[in-house]
Amino acid sequence: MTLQVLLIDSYDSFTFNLVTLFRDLTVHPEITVVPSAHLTPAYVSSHLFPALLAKFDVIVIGPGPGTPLQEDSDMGGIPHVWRAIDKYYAGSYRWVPPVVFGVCLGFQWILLAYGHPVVRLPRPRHGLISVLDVTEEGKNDLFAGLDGKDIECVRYHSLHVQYDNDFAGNNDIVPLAWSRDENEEGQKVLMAARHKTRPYWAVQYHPESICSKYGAQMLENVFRLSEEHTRLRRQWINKVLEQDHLPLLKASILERQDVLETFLQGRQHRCKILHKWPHQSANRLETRDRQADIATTTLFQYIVDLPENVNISQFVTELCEQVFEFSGVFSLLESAAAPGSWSYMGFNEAIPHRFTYYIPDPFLTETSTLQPQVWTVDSIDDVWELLASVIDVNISQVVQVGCGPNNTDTRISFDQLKEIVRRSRESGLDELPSFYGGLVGYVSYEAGVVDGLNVPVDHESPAEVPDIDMTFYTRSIAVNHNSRRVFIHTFEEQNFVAIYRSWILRVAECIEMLPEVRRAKGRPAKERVGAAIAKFNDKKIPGDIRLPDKDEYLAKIDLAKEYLASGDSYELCVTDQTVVIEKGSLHDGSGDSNISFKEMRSDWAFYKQMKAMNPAPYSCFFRSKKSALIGMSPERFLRWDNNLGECELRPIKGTVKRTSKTTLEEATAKLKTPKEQAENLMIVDLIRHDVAQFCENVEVTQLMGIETYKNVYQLVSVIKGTNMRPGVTGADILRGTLPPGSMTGAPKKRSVEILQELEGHRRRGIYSGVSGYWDIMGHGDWSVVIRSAFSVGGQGTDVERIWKIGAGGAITALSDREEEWEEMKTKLEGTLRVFQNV
Ligand SMILES: C=C(O[C@@H]1C=C(C(=O)O)C=C[C@H]1O)C(=O)O
Ligand SMILES: NC(=O)CC[C@H](N)C(=O)O
Repeated sequence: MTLQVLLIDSYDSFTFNLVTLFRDLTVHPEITVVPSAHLTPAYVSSHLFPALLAKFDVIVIGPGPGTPLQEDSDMGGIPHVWRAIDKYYAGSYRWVPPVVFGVCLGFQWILLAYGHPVVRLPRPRHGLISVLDVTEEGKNDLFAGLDGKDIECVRYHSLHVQYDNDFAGNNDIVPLAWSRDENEEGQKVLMAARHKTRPYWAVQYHPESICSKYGAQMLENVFRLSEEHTRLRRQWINKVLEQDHLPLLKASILERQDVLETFLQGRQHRCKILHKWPHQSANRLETRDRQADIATTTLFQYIVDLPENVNISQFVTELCEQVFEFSGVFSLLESAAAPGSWSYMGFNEAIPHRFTYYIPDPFLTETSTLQPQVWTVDSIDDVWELLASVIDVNISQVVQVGCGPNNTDTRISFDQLKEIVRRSRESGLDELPSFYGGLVGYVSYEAGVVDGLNVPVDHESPAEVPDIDMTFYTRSIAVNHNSRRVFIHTFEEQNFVAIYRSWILRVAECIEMLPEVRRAKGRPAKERVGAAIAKFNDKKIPGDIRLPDKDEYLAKIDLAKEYLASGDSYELCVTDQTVVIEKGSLHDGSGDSNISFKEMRSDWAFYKQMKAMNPAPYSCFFRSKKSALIGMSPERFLRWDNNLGECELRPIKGTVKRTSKTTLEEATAKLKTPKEQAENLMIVDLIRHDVAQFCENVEVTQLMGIETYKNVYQLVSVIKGTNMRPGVTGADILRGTLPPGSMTGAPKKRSVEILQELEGHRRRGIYSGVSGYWDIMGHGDWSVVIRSAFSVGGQGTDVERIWKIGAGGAITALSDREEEWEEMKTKLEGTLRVFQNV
């Protein structure tokens, strides 16, 4: 019979790594995760509880923020469960309770329960590695078979158990391992222990961390050592069920089994615990009726090969400017630096088809005509459902323009194209686009806080920009920087085929005319085209800059450190925002509700300057009537491919300023320090946990690689999720993993709550959110909105337009306040310089 494990989750950001570690053991247990708050006293004292204890062979008390000394606020239902289990040992009948295994907070809880004091470490150890000194008892117990090995373990704790061998009480605890290195007070710290007679084990470190060694072997030992106990226990339960000598207990095990199932419903799968996902919305939204255009939609594709020596960056710029002339406002997602290799542009005719949503409004606005359409939504679930229905375009055929003999068109089905793309990507080739049209936009930080984490936002001021803002593009251009191949796409109803076909041919013609293409082909530029492009070389108007207040920032760091010392957080990404007030008339007087040429041009000039000064792989340019986002992010948040069932995340943590004097060796030396590595490791473990909720397999394909950008060196890790669970899509992963862990710290939920307090309950808005695309073929790619400026307002004439530039950095126990201030300024400067250099 499969072994059953119940993992009590204290809202840690590493829980699902622990689940994966258990899942992959040779015993292959079935794991159920229950948030600690669900185990209420009423539940534990009910008849249901014996059924729970009968069902599970092992109870894992997981890690988490806070302290076991604050039972009420930090331990949820753990104390009630613990006492109920313990009661059976003291009881008159011989109940055989489950095995208990504690991790970190769980370890501290168990040892505290036996009278060992839990106190603060002189200095917290977060994301730091220690080698274990295994005791003689430990060698035959939890660490059997590991003798002579360096058992490296990752630690995430601020508190520790002050174990005293000469403990005055009745010492039932046997130390199994200590940290080999001593803490600042010259003590070794207790890292693993067991109960003298009962099947209770616990570890202070995190065996599930990517940098911990032999975690699986240690857990195999737990199952091996408790095998006999579990056998007897099961025998005993069967006896209770067969005979009638404990009628009450028998009744509660049997009769309450159904109630237990209801209680656990949705949380117990074979290692597929989606306790927050997928969201089941009871009141489904009236489905957005796209049937009209579904049956008759054609996707056109046209391919242009650029000459060898074309400068792609210049090409992308000129192409945007030229196509804007006849296609209007566009969005651009550009790979302006390595490792990015694609740029995507989305175009629409005069009126963009745009979806905007403000939390917690009961409606979503769709602007596709001058008269906006308003959709009623019960919750944010409905917003995502609606967006998914927009993306679900049923394309009847794909026309590859001019791809046949003598430039004739060829036709394939959409499924055929999808299969070609899938195969190409499966074989690791990056030759075909990932964006064929679809939604492009952003999701704010607060949307992630409310939706992904279920933490309410309590800001006093209303949102300045929508929390979700996405435009649906039916016309797009994809540029492959490596092969210099350009893919032009458009899809629309059959009725308009002639128009749309002509759009792609017009773009193709326009490409041939671009000065950069003509230069690369050794031909002189066309004067008319050059003049049109010159119009864009507008200079920015200088603005008033209001930098964050240094003392305030330092005070935030100090307070953050206090939360790190108390065990409430392991890492906190503290941020602030710089405000730039841009003066001057932006409106060209055309008076309509669309974005004027002048507004567009002004911000585009700004984008170009920013790209020249600080090019980044995930650059973006979005302009809507009310807001603009101009970003130079080096950080991919999430890329997905539904057809392959895969996703990839590239969190960055660890920053070193780059000047003309710094060498890569110097930067590497700084980034290889325990401080920077710990920062990155914590986020890698957090992201692994996030992804493990949606994908069967999670792999770290790059651990702390160093990447060089114009102004900074960064420590970057890559986490890949494969085998998305049945029913999961990339958009589900996006929703479920926001806000980006690199912008919160760990554990995410508690850290976000702390950050709200530290940052004065001010909104981060688009900053710390994500921007990117969600395409019609099942791909998506989103970057973290950092090193970016976003504007709010901007309507009317002679207005003051406000730009906001967020910047911050991860604070850990090892952070130095002055250095952190400098790091924040370094990140800010790359973006701010554009406003200063005008
Ligand atoms: C907070 C920012 O950046 C984040 C913090 C980093 C760090 O602490 O090293 C690195 C990349 C980002 O995840 C920012 O750029 O504003
Ligand atoms: N990772 C954990 O479970 C941490 C436990 C506790 N909050 C501490 O900091 O010591």
